[in-house]
Amino acid sequence: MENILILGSTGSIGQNAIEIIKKGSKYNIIGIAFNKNISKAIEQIKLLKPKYVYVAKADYIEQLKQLFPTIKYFTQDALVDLIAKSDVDFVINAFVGSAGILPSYYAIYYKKKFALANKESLVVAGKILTDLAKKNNIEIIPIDSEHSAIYQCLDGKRQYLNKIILTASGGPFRQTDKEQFANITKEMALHHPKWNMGAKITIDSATMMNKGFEVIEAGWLFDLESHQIEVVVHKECVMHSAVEFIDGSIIAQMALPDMKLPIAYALYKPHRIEFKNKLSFVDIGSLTFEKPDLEKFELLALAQEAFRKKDKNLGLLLNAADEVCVEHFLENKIKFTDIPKIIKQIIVDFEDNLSNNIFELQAQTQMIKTQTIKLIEKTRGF
Ligand SMILES: NC(=O)C1=CN([C@@H]2O[C@H](COP(=O)(O)OP(=O)(O)OC[C@H]3O[C@@H](n4cnc5c(N)ncnc54)[C@H](OP(=O)(O)O)[C@@H]3O)[C@@H](O)[C@H]2O)C=CC1
Ligand SMILES: CC(=O)[C@@H](O)[C@H](O)COP(=O)(O)O
Ligand SMILES: [Mn+2]
Repeated sequence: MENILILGSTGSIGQNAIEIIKKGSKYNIIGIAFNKNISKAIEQIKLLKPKYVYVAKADYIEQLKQLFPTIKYFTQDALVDLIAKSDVDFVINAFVGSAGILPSYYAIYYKKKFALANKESLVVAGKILTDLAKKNNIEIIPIDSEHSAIYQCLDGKRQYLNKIILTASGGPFRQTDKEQFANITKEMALHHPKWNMGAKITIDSATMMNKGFEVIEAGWLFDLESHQIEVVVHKECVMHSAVEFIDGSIIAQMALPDMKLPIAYALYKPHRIEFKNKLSFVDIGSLTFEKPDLEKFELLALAQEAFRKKDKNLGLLLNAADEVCVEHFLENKIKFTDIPKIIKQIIVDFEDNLSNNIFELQAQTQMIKTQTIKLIEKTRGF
């Protein structure tokens, strides 16, 4: 049995991962990590009896100690000690946002088997993480559905790759006129047409920032140039992405939209786990593909541009500003249309002088988040 640590156990990916792991006998869940969802965490501790628990909000530790005194607890700066533990074999990083960046670094640094859902890690620190992974001979196993699809399609054939075809649902506003975007509420944006996910990634899908992040994520994971990444809107969400080889052959990975499949593949590859519900071509009838509207979804265009200039590491700015904007949008403090305006302004203001040291990148992320909050307060939205 391998001992696995689940970062983000209380979230959408974390809960799916636990469900899959509990059905098999390959992994023992040695540790869980979460932010503040104490009731879900208590439920998980009772079920899983982990040896280690990390809580970002330290105030909850006393409450947990009363209930489960034999567990070893960790908070904030001690997350590194938990990841480094010699009895942690495998780490799943399903934290959301910039909280996931350093944990990815530590998992690779301490040579753990490593499956990554937290795309923000690669958006902000793609070069550092992929360089370190190469140096330490660690594979970053993708959980994100598109990247898992590409990983499954490549399977030993990377040298023949011409380009990847990264599919996008188009989000809930694929057919909405841009003039209507100012009226979009958080309830509308939280309604993804095909995927049931955490709030932050759901809003990112609505602005198509998610697809922009995925361009950068794919670029680093599969060592691609920007011209090798084509984004195609595929509203049915059954082709999770495809690869085109130099001879023109295209291989796609297809399945019903359910994150359990890419999570299971990351945990059990090359074996496959049986899932009851299967995709039927006849039931679907037809598949559609269209170009993304880059004028309407300017954050996708901005992220593509950021990856074209990848040496400047604009991903850090995109990610930090987006994280703050999404939080403010979810609190009804800014409008949907303010999100791209604010992010674009942050890029103009802070384009230069980004570091390539992981701890400095983390500090710069905090700085940009603070500056984004100040910009929002100054303008009260635009
Ligand atoms: N959901 C999906 O289907 C997909 C998700 N992803 C990526 O996976 C990652 C997780 O997404 P998802 O599961 O949807 O997100 P959720 O919001 O559902 O879950 C996030 C998890 O991270 C924890 N967390 C949040 N902030 C912190 C913090 N500061 N420190 C420590 N833990 C924290 C949360 O704890 P708590 O519950 O206590 O707040 C929760 O366990 C994201 O990067 C997302 O982009 C990628 C593809 C698909
Ligand atoms: C399930 C998953 O991987 C998400 O990233 C999903 O792809 C979001 O969908 P869109 O960003 O394509 O709307
Ligand atoms: Mn995805």
